[in-house]
Amino acid sequence: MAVAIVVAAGRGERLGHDRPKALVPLLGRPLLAWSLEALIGVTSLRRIVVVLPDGEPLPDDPAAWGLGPTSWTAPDGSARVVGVGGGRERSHSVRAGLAATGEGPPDEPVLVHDGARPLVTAALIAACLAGVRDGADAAIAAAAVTDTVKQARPADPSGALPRVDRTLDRSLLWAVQTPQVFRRDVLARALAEPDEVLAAATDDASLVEAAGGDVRLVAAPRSNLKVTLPEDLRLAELLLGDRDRSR
Ligand SMILES: Nc1ccn([C@@H]2O[C@H](COP(=O)(O)OP(=O)(O)OP(=O)(O)O)[C@@H](O)[C@H]2O)c(=O)n1
Ligand SMILES: C[C@](O)(CO)[C@H](O)COP(=O)(O)O
Repeated sequence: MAVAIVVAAGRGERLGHDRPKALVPLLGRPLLAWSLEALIGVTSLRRIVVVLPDGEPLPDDPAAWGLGPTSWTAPDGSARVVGVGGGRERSHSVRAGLAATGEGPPDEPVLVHDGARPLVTAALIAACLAGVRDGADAAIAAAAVTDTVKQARPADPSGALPRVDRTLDRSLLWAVQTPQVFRRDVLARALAEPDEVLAAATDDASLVEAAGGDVRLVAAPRSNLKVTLPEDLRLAELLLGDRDRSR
């Protein structure tokens, strides 16, 4: 068995909507509901913690988010999906989510997913869960880079265009996504770092890498995009629409 943490407590400033990003409508239900539905369908996830903006509770009725009536409940009638308030930065929200998963064995897989990634599939979730094996401390979704990537000098305060320093070897580069799955003891140790260390981490795997952890990459499609900017919301609508039409 395993547990999942869906981080959805961000403000969504780059999206610029009138409400927290997780609750922005996408094809008739909150953005968050799409990935939450995919996770709920993975029966090996015994508990799913949804990390929400303060003051945004998990609705009593899943139908409020366009989800089935038993979505919050385990087969034995216990609460399987629970809500918790987030923190100042993403990693702080992950820490709050981990605390809300309760106790578990040190080698229990803990899956962390961005609620801002609505196109995650059951297959990718399963592949990331399966990736924490053979001594790996973590397994994270990532897409091969298809553009040429260059490293530039810091932007010049004069407003001059940034100057290229070097072209990076694209064959060694990956665009990292979520899910990111960790051994429970490894993630707990990583999240025990000081607040400012967590605040500087843009993903959880980087905290594990900094501690010398063995982090493996799971090939993921570019369609597992993160809704960050307004055009990403339109892309997600188109991709979800295509997926529904192909079923
Ligand atoms: N304090 C935070 C910040 C982010 N997140 C979550 O982490 C994921 C990735 O973060 P991002 O896309 O940056 O979301 P926001 O922080 O909301 O976006 P912005 O930076 O544009 O405000 C999102 O699902 C977001 O809700 C979170 O749970 N708690
Ligand atoms: C965790 C993540 O989605 C991996 O690509 C990404 O780092 C989140 O970045 P954000 O700025 O918090 O959206």
